[in-house]
Parts: sequence; C-alpha cells; structure tokens
Amino acid sequence: MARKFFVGGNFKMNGSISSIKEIVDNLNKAELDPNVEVVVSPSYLYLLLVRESLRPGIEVAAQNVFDKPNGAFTGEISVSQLKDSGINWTILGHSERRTILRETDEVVARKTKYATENGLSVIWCCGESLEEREAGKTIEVVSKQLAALKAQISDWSKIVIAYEPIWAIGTGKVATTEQAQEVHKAIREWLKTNVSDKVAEETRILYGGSVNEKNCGELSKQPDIDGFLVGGASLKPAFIDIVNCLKQ
Ligand SMILES: O=C(CO)COP(=O)(O)O
Repeated sequence: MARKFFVGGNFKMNGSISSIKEIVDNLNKAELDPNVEVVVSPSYLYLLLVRESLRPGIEVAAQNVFDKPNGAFTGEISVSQLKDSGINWTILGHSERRTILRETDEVVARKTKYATENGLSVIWCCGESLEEREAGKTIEVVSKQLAALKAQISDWSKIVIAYEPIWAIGTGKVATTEQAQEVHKAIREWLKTNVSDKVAEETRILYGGSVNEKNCGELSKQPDIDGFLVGGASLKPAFIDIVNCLKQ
C-alpha cells in the first residue's frame, strides 16, 4: 500500500479568531493536491470554529489530549470531547510538551495508547536536542522514544510519526535533506526490526522543523519522507504551497 503524503499544520499557541478565520478562508479557497492528506491543529479554543468552518476533507487535530475518559482533571480535555466535536486527530509528544511541560516518553506513550484505542488518530512526535545530535546520539534518542511507544502500543494503524529535531524547530535551521532522510530511514528500519515489515512499510514518517515553501520540494523527494509537520509556515498562505509540494 502506497503511503499517502501528509501535511500537518501545527498552529501552536498562535492566532486569534480573526487570523484563524483568514487561514480557514484561504484553505477553503485553495486548490489542494488531492493526493495529500491535510490536517490542521489550532489551539483548543479554536478547534470547533475551525472544524465548523473548514471544508470537509481537511481534518482537524488537537495539540494534546488526556488519557482518562472524564472526571476531575482540571484543565485537561478528553478523547470523547474531541470526537464529540468532530476532531479525529491529535498531536502527542511534541518536543515543546516534552521539554516545557515535562512529559516523559512513558506519559506520551500512555496518552498515545489511550487516544488510539479510543478512536483518535495520532501524530506522535520524536526528535533529539542539539546537544544529543552533537554527541552522536540522534538514533539512540529516537529509538528510545520509539521503544517507550512500542511498550504500550499494539495497533500502529492510527499513528503517524513526526520526526522533529528540536534544534530545527522555529530556528530557521532546517535539517539537510540527507540529515532528515538518514533519521527517517533509521526510524523505518527500527519499525521493521522491532514491530513488523507491514508497519514499517505503511507508517507515514513526517519531517518537522523550519519547513517552508522553499525547502519542502527537495525534502519531499526523499524516499522515507512522507510529509511534514509545519509550525510557523502553517500560519501563512505559504502553507498551501507546502501542501502542493509534490508538484514542485
Ligand atoms: O514544531 C514544529 C511543528 O510541530 C515545527 O515548527 P516550525 O515549522 O515553526 O519550525
């Protein structure tokens, strides 16, 4: 089964009602490559606004979700509340949550298990810091994150992996095509060795970190890069050019 190219837009904690309406209007008017799956992820407050105004065919993702069905968990949002609002996706394990909010590999894996078992699809993020890369530990770090996920997951069909080197996020320092392809290939090999040939073949592996309309074309040509998770550029009209990068 060919892997469908995937472009996610992670708005992070950005935007206002008016700027988000503008992004939605632009997406609604745009000619988007039908061979690309598109998912946008505004902050919680705007999920419903986006879901209700965005054209069908583009999915909407939360940026996080909790791993309990309901109850006394002030400030958290449940999987069933997302599904009730027409949200079928969530991002989990973004490096900003791992580092700033101290989410461990195990916490991220537990949330991913709960979300996928309860019908959400997950963009599961991994990636190394600059210090880890310079120490030659990139593959080791990513493998450890994958192993924590594997310890809790049996069904990988609802998971898209996003490799996001922390040093490339929001810095303008995009990984070279060779650097990105090398890690994506290693992730696929890890899946082949530790999960199955089928999961390795079918799981989409996205690259994230300073992707823009200029660098996406080259990156998209790499055999193990199946799409992008875009931060800053997803707030701009250039996001449409990134979605259409296969035509570059
Ligand atoms: O963190 C990212 C997407 O989740 C990447 O962010 P930037 O594209 O702004 O570097």
